Formats: sequence, C-alpha cells, structure tokens
Amino acid sequence: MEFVEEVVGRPPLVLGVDPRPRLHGPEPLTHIRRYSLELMEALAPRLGAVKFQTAFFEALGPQGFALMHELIVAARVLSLPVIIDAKRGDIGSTAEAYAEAYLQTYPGSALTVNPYLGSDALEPFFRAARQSGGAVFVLVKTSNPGSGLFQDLPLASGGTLYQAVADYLAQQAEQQRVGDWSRVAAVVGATYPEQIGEIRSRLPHSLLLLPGLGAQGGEALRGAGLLNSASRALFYPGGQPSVEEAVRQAERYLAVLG
Ligand SMILES: O=C(O)c1cc(=O)[nH]c(=O)n1[C@@H]1O[C@H](COP(=O)(O)O)[C@@H](O)[C@H]1O
Repeated sequence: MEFVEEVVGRPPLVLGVDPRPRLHGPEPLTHIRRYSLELMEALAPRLGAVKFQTAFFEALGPQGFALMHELIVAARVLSLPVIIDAKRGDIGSTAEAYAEAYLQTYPGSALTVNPYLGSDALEPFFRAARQSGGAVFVLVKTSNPGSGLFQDLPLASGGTLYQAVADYLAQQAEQQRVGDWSRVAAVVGATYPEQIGEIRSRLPHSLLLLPGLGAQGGEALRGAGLLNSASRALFYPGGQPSVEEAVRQAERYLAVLG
C-alpha cells in the first residue's frame, strides 16, 4: 500500500523521534534504542506515522546513524508509516541520490524536502515517490519564528513567496493523486494556524504535516489530511523519557483531534 493510503486510514498524530542523548543515562545509544522501540510499540495504534529527524541521529555519530536506519525498519515492522525528516534539497543530479538514499531505500515512506533550489531540484523526489509509493513533504511555511524573513516576502506578481511555493505544489500534487490525496504533500508549522487554513485552500489534495505541536506552542488541529506532529512533547513528555506518560499525552491530543 502507498504511504498516502496508509496514513489517511490512521489517527492524525505523528510521533517525532528526535533523541537527546543527555536524557538517556550512561549508555545513551543502548537506552535510546530500547526506549524508541518500546515507545513506538506502545503508541502504534494511536499514530498516523513516525517521523525520524536525521540531524539528531547524525549527531550521535556513525552508530547513531545506523540506529536510525534500524528504527526505520522497526517502525515498518510495526506497520507504522515513516517520514524521514532530512529536509533535503540540492541540484537535480544530487537530489536523485538523496531520493535514492531515502525514498527508494524505504518504499512506501516519505521524505521532507526544501524547495529553495526550484523545480528541477524537486522533480527527482516526485519521480522517486511515484516509483516507490512514497510521498514528499515540501516545506511551505515553517514553524520557526524567523520563517517570515524569506517565506512571507511579497512578490511583484502578487502574494508571498510561500504562497507561490504552495501554488507550484498544487500543480504537481494534481499529477500525483492517489485517490483523494496526493504523494506531493506540504509542511506548515502548527505555530501558524491562520496560514494552515489558507494553504489548505491552495492545496486541497495534499496531506499537511503540522510540526511544532507542544514544545513550540502549536495546538492540535482537526481537519482532513492534517497530520499533527510533536517531537519533544511526545518523545519526552514532561521533559523525560516515559512510555506511560507518552501514552497519556497521545490520548490527550487524540481527544482533541477526534
Ligand atoms: O519538517 C519538519 O518536521 C519541521 C518543519 C518545521 O517547520 N518545523 C519543525 O519544527 N520541524 C521539525 O519538527 C520537529 C519539532 O520538534 P519539537 O519542537 O520538539 O516538537 C523537529 O524535528 C523539527 O526539525
């Protein structure tokens, strides 16, 4: 089954796995591994997907990077859809290698992508998603306080830069439909609820990943194709690893999300 089909049949909550070694005792890699596996298993029925932030695994060195790949496979064994949050973006020939590294290696999974280099840099990801049954989440309006510096810039042709990105994606999304939804998806910060509604009207067939829930001040938002994503607030509820507390936190979010 394709990523998009799997995700839309599941709860609209995404667990972000962004491990901080200082919270995992004297043998952090061993503990991160055990905790992540236990947490994914406990939360599985309550999740739409698991999102692995590559930066935190890269920062753990070669063994940390290997651990991320092990956890991606484990998530798939638990039948959990996977989003690899690597925010890739480079010239076309390099984008092809990134697409191979993540989308082709993990069929049916999704990758976050930065649109700044333009259409020839995005197309290899879209092609790979079609071939692998995966999806591409393109940054449209990011959650951080400084996102407006470039993304909100007004264009001489009207609208803002992020709106132009959304409009370009709408054309691509139309060509990549899998039923009601598309393999071309978008990222919009949960910290910008007004823009979420506006981008939804420009991208009616794209799943919208909404990171920033909890730790960055974003709130759970209900709506078709909206994937509410929390990393710290679910992986470290109360600031510490705790499977029991994470289950309670997920239940609280799902009570709002319906
Ligand atoms: O693509 C993302 O997931 C992303 C986009 C965005 O606009 N803002 C954002 O915070 N993220 C990611 O979402 C996660 C947020 O982490 P928490 O603030 O701990 O929930 C991190 O992995 C970020 O890299």
